[in-house]
Amino acid sequence: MYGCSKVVSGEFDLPLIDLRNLLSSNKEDREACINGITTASSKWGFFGVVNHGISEELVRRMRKEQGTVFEMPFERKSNCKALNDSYKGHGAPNGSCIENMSWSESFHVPLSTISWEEDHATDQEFTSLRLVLKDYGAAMGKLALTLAGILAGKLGHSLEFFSENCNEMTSFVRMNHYPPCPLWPEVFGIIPHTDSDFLTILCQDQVGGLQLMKDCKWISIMPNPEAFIVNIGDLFQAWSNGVYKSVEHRVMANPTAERHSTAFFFCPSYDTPIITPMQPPLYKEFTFRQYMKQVVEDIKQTGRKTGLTFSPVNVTPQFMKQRWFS
Ligand SMILES: O=C(O)CCC(=O)C(=O)O
Ligand SMILES: [Fe+2]
Repeated sequence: MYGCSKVVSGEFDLPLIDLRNLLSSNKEDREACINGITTASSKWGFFGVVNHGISEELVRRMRKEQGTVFEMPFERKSNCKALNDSYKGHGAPNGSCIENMSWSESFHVPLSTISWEEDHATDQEFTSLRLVLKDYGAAMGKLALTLAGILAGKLGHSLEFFSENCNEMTSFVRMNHYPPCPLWPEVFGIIPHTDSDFLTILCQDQVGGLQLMKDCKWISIMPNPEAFIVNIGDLFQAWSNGVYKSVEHRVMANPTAERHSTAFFFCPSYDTPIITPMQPPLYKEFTFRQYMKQVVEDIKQTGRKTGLTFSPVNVTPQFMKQRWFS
């Protein structure tokens, strides 16, 4: 359908894009690849990529270091200065109810705050992890910029906004660990959410458990060892004026197997205004800082975020009626 092969995911096929086609000498192959990316981003908010240019060796190194850090005693990993105290333990952010609980632990690492120098001489234990995070962040940042440029290009815009405001230093790597869950099936590995960035590139292991919302149904994404999963985040939905969709997803817990995943969140610097170049704007203007502040407050108060706010000037009841019900 998208000039690409597919990955089978339950009853549905997640578009699988062969990025090698971007470099093809054949114009039709290049266009089919670009259309695959943009169509999947508006219809699914998700797609898989293969031949993405990130070496297996880098992925292996990242996995190994990630596995090692999660095996450390709680006291050690939860007070890790070398990773800027970015550890987040299991649980419910507002402790309110079991539906808001995620059976996972993670390091949500802002790449800007990780020192690459040897100034953490007392924390040698984390040196190899910091070094791989640096390489991984750089490689993922490059891939994310390519994808963002394609998505912007399809809307008639250059990649300038992204190259000026986003890079690996404004982005995050989230290392996720899902231990076997004795409370299965009552709790999630990660509760349903959308991502708060421009786009996410996810590398998952073989265990599975990731599900996304498609046509009001949850569908499973089967692990594919060669593919990364890319998904559109809230910021791209706002910037593209709703053309590309930030889709809800969740991770199911597993009663017996542990699981790891690594997510790269492509983000702008905090004071970047998120203003769509398209007219009329559907969403209220905001900076990334304001959005993140709102997300943190929402989660503290209700356990879930409210997400993007429609522009009250443009999104009148009449507009809604025309756009969604005509
Ligand atoms: O582990 C996964 O498959 C998804 C993780 C995720 O959605 C996230 O970290 O935002
Ligand atoms: Fe996510």
